[in-house]
Amino acid sequence: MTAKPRYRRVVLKASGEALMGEQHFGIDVSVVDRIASDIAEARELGVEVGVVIGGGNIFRGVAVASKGGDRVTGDHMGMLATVINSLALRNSLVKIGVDAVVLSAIAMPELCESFSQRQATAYMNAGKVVIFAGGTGNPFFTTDSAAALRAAEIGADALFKGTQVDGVYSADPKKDPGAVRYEHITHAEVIQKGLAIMDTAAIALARENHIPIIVYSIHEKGGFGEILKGGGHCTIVAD
Ligand SMILES: Nc1ncnc2c1ncn2[C@@H]1O[C@H](COP(=O)(O)OP(=O)(O)OP(=O)(O)O)[C@@H](O)[C@H]1O
Ligand SMILES: O=c1ccn([C@@H]2O[C@H](COP(=O)(O)O)[C@@H](O)[C@H]2O)c(=O)[nH]1
Repeated sequence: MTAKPRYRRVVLKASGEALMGEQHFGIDVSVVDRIASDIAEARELGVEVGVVIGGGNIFRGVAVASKGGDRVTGDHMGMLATVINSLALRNSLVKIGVDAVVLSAIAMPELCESFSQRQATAYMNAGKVVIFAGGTGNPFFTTDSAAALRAAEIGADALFKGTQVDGVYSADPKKDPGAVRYEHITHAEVIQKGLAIMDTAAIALARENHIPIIVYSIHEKGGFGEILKGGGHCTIVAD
């Protein structure tokens, strides 16, 4: 018999950058397929899953702003990038028989439905994987904030951040080889210590809504399921 999963309903924030695989830009379908298989495993455990995907493999608004362009236009481009990634994930999920729907914060009815809290909750109750595209729909935010916002809106028990590293460290482990990984840390400590694993707005929103954040490596096949089963390799951010 399979053990009861640790959480009933979660939001997974999947790294956009990870979707590039070995490429320098864009989408490696084999990576998206692998992430889809991890989500399928979570569904088999009975966990309701919402997903937010970043857009860093395609575009970030700051790239425009850093060259003197209009930040808001850049952010619009970044949000569109998240829609492309969301459609790719839906495709990979449907291919393996997982019922999935994309709800976008920016209306584009020819491509997908628009987000509403009520519709998202109804789909999740019905067992569909709901992919939240278009970030928050507002410039000057990130998909981390979108993930924390959607987690609060749909009453998620936890926010999973599947990223390029396997947890929260005392400093960026890609820059500081001496950085030490935390097993547990509070939301307040992450903010106070200025640990840049997620943007502060996202951590603060999760904290206010008592949502734990689980940071793990999206590259670890089966890692999502292992954590849901009560094991796995991650940092738990909780008060
Ligand atoms: N204290 C820290 N602990 C862990 N990682 C950190 C820390 N500070 C900075 N980082 C860096 O933050 C990165 C995650 O940032 P970010 O959310 O921008 O990436 P991502 O998950 O790939 O998202 P995106 O969807 O935007 O591509 C990690 O890959 C890591 O290098
Ligand atoms: O609510 C949001 C979410 C995202 N953006 C823009 O999209 C890109 C890609 O998202 P990442 O979180 O960086 O992966 C982001 O850089 C912003 O430009 C946004 O404007 N609003």
